[in-house]
Amino acid sequence: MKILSADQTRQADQATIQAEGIRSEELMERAATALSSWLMERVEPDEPGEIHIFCGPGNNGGDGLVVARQLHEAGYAVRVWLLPAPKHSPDFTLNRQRLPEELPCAELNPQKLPRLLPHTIVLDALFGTGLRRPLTDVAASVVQHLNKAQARVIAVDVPSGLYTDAPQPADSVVVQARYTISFELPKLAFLLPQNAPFVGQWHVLPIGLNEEFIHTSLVDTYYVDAVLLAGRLPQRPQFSHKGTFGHALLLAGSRGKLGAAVLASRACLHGGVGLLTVRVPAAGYDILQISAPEAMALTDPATDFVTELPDLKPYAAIGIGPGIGQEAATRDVLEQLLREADVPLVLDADALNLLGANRELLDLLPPDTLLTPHPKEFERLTEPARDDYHRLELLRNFARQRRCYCVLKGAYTALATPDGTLYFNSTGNPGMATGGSGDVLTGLLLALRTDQRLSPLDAALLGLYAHGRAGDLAAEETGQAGLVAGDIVRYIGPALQKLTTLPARL
Ligand SMILES: NC(=O)C1=CN([C@@H]2O[C@H](COP(=O)(O)OP(=O)(O)OC[C@H]3O[C@@H](n4cnc5c(N)ncnc54)[C@H](OP(=O)(O)O)[C@@H]3O)[C@@H](O)[C@H]2O)[C@@H](O)CC1
Ligand SMILES: Nc1ncnc2c1ncn2[C@@H]1O[C@H](COP(=O)(O)OP(=O)(O)O)[C@@H](O)[C@H]1O
Ligand SMILES: [K+]
Repeated sequence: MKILSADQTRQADQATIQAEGIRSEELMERAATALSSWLMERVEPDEPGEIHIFCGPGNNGGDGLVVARQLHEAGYAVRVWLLPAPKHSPDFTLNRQRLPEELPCAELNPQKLPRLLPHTIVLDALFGTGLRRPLTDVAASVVQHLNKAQARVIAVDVPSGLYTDAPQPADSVVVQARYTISFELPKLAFLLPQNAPFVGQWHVLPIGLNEEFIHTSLVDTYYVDAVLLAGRLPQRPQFSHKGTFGHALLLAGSRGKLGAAVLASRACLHGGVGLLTVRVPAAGYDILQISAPEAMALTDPATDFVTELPDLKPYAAIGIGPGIGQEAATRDVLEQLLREADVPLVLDADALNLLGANRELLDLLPPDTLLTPHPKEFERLTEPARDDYHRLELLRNFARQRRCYCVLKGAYTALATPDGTLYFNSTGNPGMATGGSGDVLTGLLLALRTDQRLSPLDAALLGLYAHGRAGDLAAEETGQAGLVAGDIVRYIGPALQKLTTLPARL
């Protein structure tokens, strides 16, 4: 899915209205109908108490008015509160007139704001994508009032006060919603950790915005779902042999962190690699052979950490980093690898920390190298970010400048490409916030980079998506708290299988 800017979202509305020859109020009716259905599936009409709908002066408020009318007609008890404003949008005014007389509707008085009981359902339809400046005066008081009450707030399209595609001034007043129900496409703001307290759980409801407009819109940000990946992971050919999928080399592990090497190895094997050789310190020999017998162990002369780079000739791709430590000799191995390798590289964990501590090595990164830092590792490679938007800019700039594919791990892991495009992954769950999950990702990405049939972009996108999907499948079995990184490995196969069978786009 594409992520549109606030301006593009408005243009998409207009394009839909024009292409279908409908009036804007009809599109509003469509959006509100989707939202009303969502609500009616979750709330019984006889639930005690009224649903309070807070409406602003624009089309977001208009949505709220339509939902109020529809819920009222369906037998729900609703009460509408209007934000005092000097002017209103035409569709607001129209739907204000369409409100049945018996439906309670009053203007908000900042001196006497409505008392909301805990668990009262509140619909926040104050402001949506038309917000241009931080909330002040009555609007700010109303939002602060909503936030203080322990009501169940459902934001219409966007939590009021939140910009959808840009940072806002610190201490801005923003609705803290439990749910945000948005239309057609997710908004960038929903994907950033700093906005989680406002957005809550978000859902996107289709409202049939013009596909042609969306298709031709130029964007530099995508949300990666199964549809975007359809047809990108080819089947294994009937007459394939292990050479078809390539031979990978993984350099990983040091004393006390050999588990990272094992997890990455097992993930690489389950990721479909043809052959895997693992460079571990000598102390890792038995551990690796027993826990990943399908991999070949190529032990280092040193006992506790990796000190020598093996001959690179046999390998189609090379991964380095999980649990490898930051000894000086290991740093030198990394430097030699960066100088000598002419196959795809995947760099993770301590390989990234070594790069951060020895920035001169960044100049040696071969083009199309894939790096997988979490935010702390990324900061070591670049600089502390002011906020999540700034971090995304740093990520784009890093990938452009270094001509690499750089991942920023977390919920909605982001991938930046050498041309500065951003892709947000849609799979995964908080159960994956556990030691070793990142090592699993590295192993899987290495397998996919070893498969010469995949472009660097497709390998990265498929790997991130399948890793999260494997985590989701694992959590269904173990629960989120019970999930450990090894569980993700067991579900890599099913996650990849699902992607393989997605129908290709024409
Ligand atoms: N277009 C369509 O067909 C569809 C649109 N849809 C819905 O419309 C929403 C977008 O509607 P919108 O563009 O009318 O903007 P909206 O968010 O209601 O706010 C604008 C109003 O607020 C005012 N205002 C702004 N900032 C303010 C502030 N800080 N403090 C005080 N006032 C402030 C601003 O005043 P102004 O800036 O002009 O002075 C203006 O009056 C979108 O999120 C979705 O819910 C759906 O129905 C699908 C079909
Ligand atoms: N809340 C979350 N939602 C989705 N994925 C998550 C979440 N927390 C962590 N993950 C995923 O788990 C992995 C954690 O990687 P990392 O921080 O490197 O862990 P480790 O170093 O312990 O292996 C990343 O792929 C990240 O995207
Ligand atoms: K809103």
